[in-house]
Amino acid sequence: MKAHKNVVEPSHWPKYLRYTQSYIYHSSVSLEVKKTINEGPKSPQRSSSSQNHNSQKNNHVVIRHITEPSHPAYNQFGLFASKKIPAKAHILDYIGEIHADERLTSDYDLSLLRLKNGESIGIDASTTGNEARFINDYRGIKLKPNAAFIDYRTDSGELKMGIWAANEDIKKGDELLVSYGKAWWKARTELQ
Ligand SMILES: C[S@@+](CC[C@H](N)C(=O)[O-])C[C@H]1O[C@@H](n2cnc3c(N)ncnc32)[C@H](O)[C@@H]1O
Repeated sequence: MKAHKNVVEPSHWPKYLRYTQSYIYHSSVSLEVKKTINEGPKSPQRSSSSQNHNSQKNNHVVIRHITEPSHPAYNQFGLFASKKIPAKAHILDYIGEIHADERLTSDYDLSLLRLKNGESIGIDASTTGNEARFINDYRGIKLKPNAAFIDYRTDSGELKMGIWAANEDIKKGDELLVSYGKAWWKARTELQ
């Protein structure tokens, strides 16, 4: 691990990316939207005080270079369990740049919030983020995902997009895999 501007980068963090454990706000995000993200009632089922919650240390995960040629993300990175993760446990949060503008070409952009006026707020980790940006989609790797994106509010009321273990324990060494959703893949096939 390497310390950089008071933030400790995890092992295998690429030099061309900025590591952060807290949101960066893009200028397209209004003060009102910031307030909506930062202040809300904590989620009763999925709060950060839940016994299954993993803190910002992200110590359940490790980034690995994928060296198996049969893997569809060969020569890229993936996110793996560094220890056994109990079913339904909080694993880590998806952190990056919060934005209100369109990021049509980013493969690291996740929807966080849709406002009543139709405005969509995303988390883009294409240049700045945490370990979560390396989580791959299960397609072509396993029959089903072993983790899922589910939003929740922390004890202090901040809206987060958490990555949570599915209904079964995840073994140490297993790759963490979510579903990006059919629409994500459809948009990319249509672009080709
Ligand atoms: C959010 S990134 C995941 C991390 C990425 N592997 C990396 O090293 O930066 C999304 C990209 O990972 C790759 N990817 C993820 N899951 C995949 C899958 N099941 N099949 C093929 N490529 C995948 C694609 O290139 C996709 O655009």
